[in-house]
Amino acid sequence: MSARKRIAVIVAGGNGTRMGSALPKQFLPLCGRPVLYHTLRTFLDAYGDMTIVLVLPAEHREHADDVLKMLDHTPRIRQVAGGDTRFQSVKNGLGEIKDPAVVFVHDGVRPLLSVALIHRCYDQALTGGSAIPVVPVRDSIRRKEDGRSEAVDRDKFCLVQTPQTFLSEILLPAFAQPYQPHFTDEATVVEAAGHTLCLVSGEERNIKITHPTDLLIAERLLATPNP
Ligand SMILES: Nc1ccn([C@@H]2O[C@H](COP(=O)(O)OP(=O)(O)OP(=O)(O)O)[C@@H](O)[C@H]2O)c(=O)n1
Ligand SMILES: C[C@](O)(CO)[C@H](O)COP(=O)(O)O
Repeated sequence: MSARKRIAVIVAGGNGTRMGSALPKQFLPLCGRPVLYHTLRTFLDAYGDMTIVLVLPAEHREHADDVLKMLDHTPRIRQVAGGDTRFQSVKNGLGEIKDPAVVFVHDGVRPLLSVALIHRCYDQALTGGSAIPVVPVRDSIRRKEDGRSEAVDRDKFCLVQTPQTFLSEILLPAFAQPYQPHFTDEATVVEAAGHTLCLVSGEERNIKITHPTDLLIAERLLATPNP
């Protein structure tokens, strides 16, 4: 397939309940700039023609404006209001996409991804329709059932990251489905629409900032060059 428009839907519409801070985690400082700034900077740097649909909590517009000011208010970023669930926030963002494109859906709170990962996802989605970044499980795993537990083979599992990347003709119709509680990411939505997914190698550094310790780890990682 020949090259396509590239559009990133960056979801930053959550409240960050697990982080427990008054300010949602996407606006907290990470090495002196908001978490969301780092995420947007990497997507803008990945391709000169990348455009971004930025999904934000309606009640934090002034914090979003601060981030956009640091990026010189680039016309490559459009803002959209978030919804009550991540699924609804993604859906609101996808509503802005009118032309055929390769669409990256990424958590605003995964600020450590690399340009190389974005390129890998683009190339795989262009040839295979989708690209879901995954990393191996580090720890042993046990399945809990009926008050007992049993060891399972960790090699049969992987951890799923973003940017989850798709051809728009696959992703947009999938999001016409009614919401289901197991729709925690785009992969589950597209799979429920009957598609088989293509996995790509994710990155150990591409952590999601979920709890306060993740922010400490991210500070350290950002200060360390990506090998
Ligand atoms: N209604 C929502 C919920 C989440 N997100 C975004 O989805 C990403 C991953 O979600 P998560 O880490 O769960 O963020 P929060 O929902 O903010 O956190 P928590 O679940 O702890 O409240 C974040 O960038 C978050 O801003 C969103 O855009 N809209
Ligand atoms: C999309 C995601 O980041 C992939 O790992 C994850 O599913 C988000 O889950 P959360 O429950 O919103 O933390």
